[in-house]
Amino acid sequence: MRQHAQPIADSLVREVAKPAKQSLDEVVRSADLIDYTAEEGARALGAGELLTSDSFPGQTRNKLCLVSKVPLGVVLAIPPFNYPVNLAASKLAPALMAGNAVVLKPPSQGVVAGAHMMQCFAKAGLPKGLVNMGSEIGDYLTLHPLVSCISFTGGDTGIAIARRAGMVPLQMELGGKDVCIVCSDADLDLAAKSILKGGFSFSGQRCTAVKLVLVVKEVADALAAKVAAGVAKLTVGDPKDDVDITPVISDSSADFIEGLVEDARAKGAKFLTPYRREGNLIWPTLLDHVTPEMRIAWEEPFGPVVPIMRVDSVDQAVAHCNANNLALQGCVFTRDVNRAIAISDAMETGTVQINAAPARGPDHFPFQGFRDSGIGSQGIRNSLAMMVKIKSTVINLDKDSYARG
Ligand SMILES: NC(=O)C1=CN([C@@H]2O[C@H](COP(=O)(O)OP(=O)(O)OC[C@H]3O[C@@H](n4cnc5c(N)ncnc54)[C@H](OP(=O)(O)O)[C@@H]3O)[C@@H](O)[C@H]2O)C=CC1
Ligand SMILES: O=C(O)[C@H](O)COP(=O)(O)O
Repeated sequence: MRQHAQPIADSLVREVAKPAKQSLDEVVRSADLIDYTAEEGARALGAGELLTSDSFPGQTRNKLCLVSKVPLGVVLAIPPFNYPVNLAASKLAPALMAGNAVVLKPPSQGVVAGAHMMQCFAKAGLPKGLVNMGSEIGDYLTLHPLVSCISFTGGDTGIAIARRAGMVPLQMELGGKDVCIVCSDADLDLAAKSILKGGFSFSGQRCTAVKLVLVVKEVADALAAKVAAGVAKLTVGDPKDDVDITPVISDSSADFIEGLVEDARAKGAKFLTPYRREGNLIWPTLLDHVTPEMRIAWEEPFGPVVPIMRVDSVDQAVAHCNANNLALQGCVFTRDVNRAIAISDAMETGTVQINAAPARGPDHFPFQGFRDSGIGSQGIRNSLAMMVKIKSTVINLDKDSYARG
């Protein structure tokens, strides 16, 4: 993949309008992820367990239990459009390392990049038929009797798939409404910089994008001014030119984003930057004085729009965060580590970042969503662990054994 990084990255630029440098980064990150998974898998999957029976009350010493890990069978990998390569690799690598075969259902937008990646697997000498790419969606793949695990990243479709899936292990990474809580003692320059990067990179089309800023009133004016100054400097246009803001994935996505923006306008939000759209290119939009009555206080735009809601207290911010069914990540900015941990404990989200924007990486960190944001946990080690089943082989001896586990 490293040798063929440029054509794969070029496909990402053309298919999903990812800026050129980020596209190349996605490919390199994926190659690194595969390397790491191979190393981690060699160790994590290379050791089992031996249990002896007399550790349990009332048992004698005549049973030894060999606990091993066996492949599940066929892993169905379904990545979304925003990381067609990386979120395919993060499913494929652990599945293969754990001894499974894989069916990859690439996103329709991102399929060419996915096909290029598959070419790399073929060129690397993977046995034919071990990794397959298919485009049939709906019930055919997700309910296929030979599929023994579904690893899915995407939107609400994942909830429907999970409800119907039956007896197969699921790894679901779904939407997010990642909040950014800014306390009165926060480093406002750091918070503003993180909101800018977290909210607008890849035009906000990341499940980990900052999707709502909850700032206490004392510092709200200062923070809003700093973020607005940064937004004014963002460049907008063609992904080939490596600008900050590029067209969102589709016209229908742009229509949805516009619906959220117009709802906020009608309900009194203050626009710190003018709203502008040409086709599916939306200029970065910063909204202030957002209220809980507005849809954008709850729904994820998946576009370059960051809403700011001013709160009376951090408790109010945490309550808003926890009232949303989307619970992927969140972040908190404060200089007080005790306060940061208390807020993190109170936030019911899969990950809380302290003094940085939400992010999935580094890719070996566990990554999971609570409630409607997911089932199971990703991250290299967790993915390896979920893509095997545990098998016990119990040796019943005719004499007691003094072996220890
Ligand atoms: N938590 C996370 O890690 C992430 C979450 N997301 C969330 O995903 C959404 C946007 O991504 P998007 O790609 O549009 O999400 P979708 O849920 O629309 O699609 C995700 C994948 O599922 C496929 N798919 C669609 N319908 C079915 C079906 N019935 N059976 C099987 N597969 C199906 C899609 O294929 P096709 O393209 O052909 O429709 C695509 O490959 C946002 O809500 C975002 O928050 C996105 C990225 C990461
Ligand atoms: O699919 C997504 O949007 C992610 O899993 C986010 O990954 P990132 O934090 O590395 O952008």
